[in-house]
Amino acid sequence: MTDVLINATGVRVTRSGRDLLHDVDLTVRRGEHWALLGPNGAGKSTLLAVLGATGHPTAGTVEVLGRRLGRVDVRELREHIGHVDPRHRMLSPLSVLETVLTGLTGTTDLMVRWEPTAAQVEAAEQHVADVGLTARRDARWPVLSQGERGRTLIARALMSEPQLLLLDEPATGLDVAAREHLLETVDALRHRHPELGSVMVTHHLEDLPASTSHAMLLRDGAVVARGTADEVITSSAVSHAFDFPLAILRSEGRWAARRSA
Ligand SMILES: Nc1ncnc2c1ncn2[C@@H]1O[C@H](COP(=O)(O)OP(=O)(O)OP(=O)(O)O)[C@@H](O)[C@H]1O
Repeated sequence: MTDVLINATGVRVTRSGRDLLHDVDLTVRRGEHWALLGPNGAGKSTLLAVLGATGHPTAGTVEVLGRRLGRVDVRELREHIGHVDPRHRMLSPLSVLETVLTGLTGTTDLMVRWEPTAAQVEAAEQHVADVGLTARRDARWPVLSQGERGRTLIARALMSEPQLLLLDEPATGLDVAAREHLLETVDALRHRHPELGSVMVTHHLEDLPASTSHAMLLRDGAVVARGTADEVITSSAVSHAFDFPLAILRSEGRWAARRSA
């Protein structure tokens, strides 16, 4: 199988007569971990929805995992994509382990009359361990901290053994320790699954894991820069995208931004 996970060309998304995205090209290969960066309203979530087969492009072609959007059963395609959305709505107070198991059915609740096999429970327990939540496996969603919820949703996304992982602002709302823990979790899973590719949306460069290999900057629905993280996450490109003078600092593989003098 080809190592191209996403091949998007000339993507335009028009809603209510307005272009939210235009002329967006993106190729994501196995082992690549993309950051999708840009100011509020730039179109990041709109693009992530298209890549996750939950939003439809108005024009352009989008191939995800070798399937062309508009020509495939999107429900079947979504089963192969791990989508970590912090706005995930929980209907019942499921435990961490139960929430992770819902990743197999792609539902927000456990399905009635559905019983996981022993092997599936074992896999769920392994993913719970991998995100550092074994001690919290029976804790219920309403009492989980924001960081624990984020890590639970990553473990949930891994249940379907996805080839592509989409992460929408996973560090938003976390304190600095919880953020660092979450980013370590993301780094570790990328290391453990070298065949995986991922796209992470974030507003803050400080929220990027060190394993970020590529980046795309969006502004007003258009691509400002796209390429390796080193090429793209520069003071001039990021300042242009955010329309604000920023100095980008890189230290021990991580990024930080501050107003430039
Ligand atoms: N269904 C819609 N109809 C009209 N406009 C929309 C629709 N959905 C989103 N928008 C607008 O499209 C623009 C891009 O939204 P999007 O959520 O993709 O941006 P974003 O880069 O993810 O922003 P943020 O950083 O604030 O989350 C915004 O101005 C938003 O208000």
